[in-house]
Amino acid sequence: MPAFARAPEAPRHPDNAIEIEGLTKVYRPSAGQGAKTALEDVSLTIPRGGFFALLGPNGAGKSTLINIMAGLVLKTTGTVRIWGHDIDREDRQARCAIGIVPQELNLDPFFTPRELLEVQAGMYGVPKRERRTLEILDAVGLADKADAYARTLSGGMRRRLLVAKAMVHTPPILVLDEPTAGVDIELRQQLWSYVKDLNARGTTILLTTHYLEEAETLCDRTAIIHRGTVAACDTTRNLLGRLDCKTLIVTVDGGPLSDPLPAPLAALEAMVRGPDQVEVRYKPSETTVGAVLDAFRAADLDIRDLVTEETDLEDIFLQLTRDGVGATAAA
Ligand SMILES: Nc1ncnc2c1ncn2[C@@H]1O[C@H](COP(=O)(O)OP(=O)(O)OP(=O)(O)O)[C@@H](O)[C@H]1O
Repeated sequence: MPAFARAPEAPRHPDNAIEIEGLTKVYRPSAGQGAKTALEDVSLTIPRGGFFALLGPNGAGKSTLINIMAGLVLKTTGTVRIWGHDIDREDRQARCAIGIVPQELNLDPFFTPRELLEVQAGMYGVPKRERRTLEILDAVGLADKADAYARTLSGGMRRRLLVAKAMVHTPPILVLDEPTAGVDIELRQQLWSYVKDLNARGTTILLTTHYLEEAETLCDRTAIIHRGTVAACDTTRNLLGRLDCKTLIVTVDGGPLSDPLPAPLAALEAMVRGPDQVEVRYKPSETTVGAVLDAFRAADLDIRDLVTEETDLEDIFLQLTRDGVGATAAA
């Protein structure tokens, strides 16, 4: 098994991989711009071994949060503990516990993947005999490119090289900041299979992505950041269950349907969707599917087919990040 896919050897096993309490970041005024509050009283807990999604519209504060964890941006107030290490008091240990795959493909074009990983391992003080450069490159499918200049690698290869670089010191936490932006579907799936494998072997994953589907299928917990605050933080399943709205598309026999619809359906605010199709939106907290179907019977309509449209993370995201909504944190 390659070192890359091995469960990380952490000195301790805290319950939570990351603990953030009351984190605020105010950027100082500069170049005619006033002070900017990028994060305001953010509290988040990321359990050890989890696969955690951090979602938010552009400018929500995700990069600021990640850069504070990486030691690249200084926080204004609050505490951040990474693998139990406070970033103020144990910054070296905190930094060693985390590997960050940045958004930008910022690789030195004149280095080869082998050289890049060796330099990175040196920076983290990994002794030469403990380095597993080729094993890691193999795990990300780049062993045959070990000695090619980084500038000759495709975008997807560079992205995988960044993942490899973040893993040279075998951190127990891997943070991926928009890792699949601009990566084609095949490589994206390849990347996810590595990352899922890492997670299955114990690495905690924190992912920011614009692809809500990725968060929905990969992540067990999701936090939504909006204007520097936590708008929601819950298991992805609970978040999906939170939107109190379901849609039924019902096809009936013997159309075309009358418009307006018969009274029992009009009472449900059902809408005609086609010559023989009706759409009914209802709140599961107030109405049951049975009551909806009863309305069709009461209207003397025979149901031929019935489809439910499920709520997805995008619906939740849009609801929480719409202006004026979402400030009610459930973190
Ligand atoms: N160095 C800086 N100086 C001043 N303001 C900044 C600085 N960096 C970020 N900001 C501001 O802080 C806010 C949060 O930015 P941040 O980059 O953290 O958001 P983001 O959620 O990562 O967005 P994106 O998805 O576009 O990367 C934005 O309003 C941004 O303009």
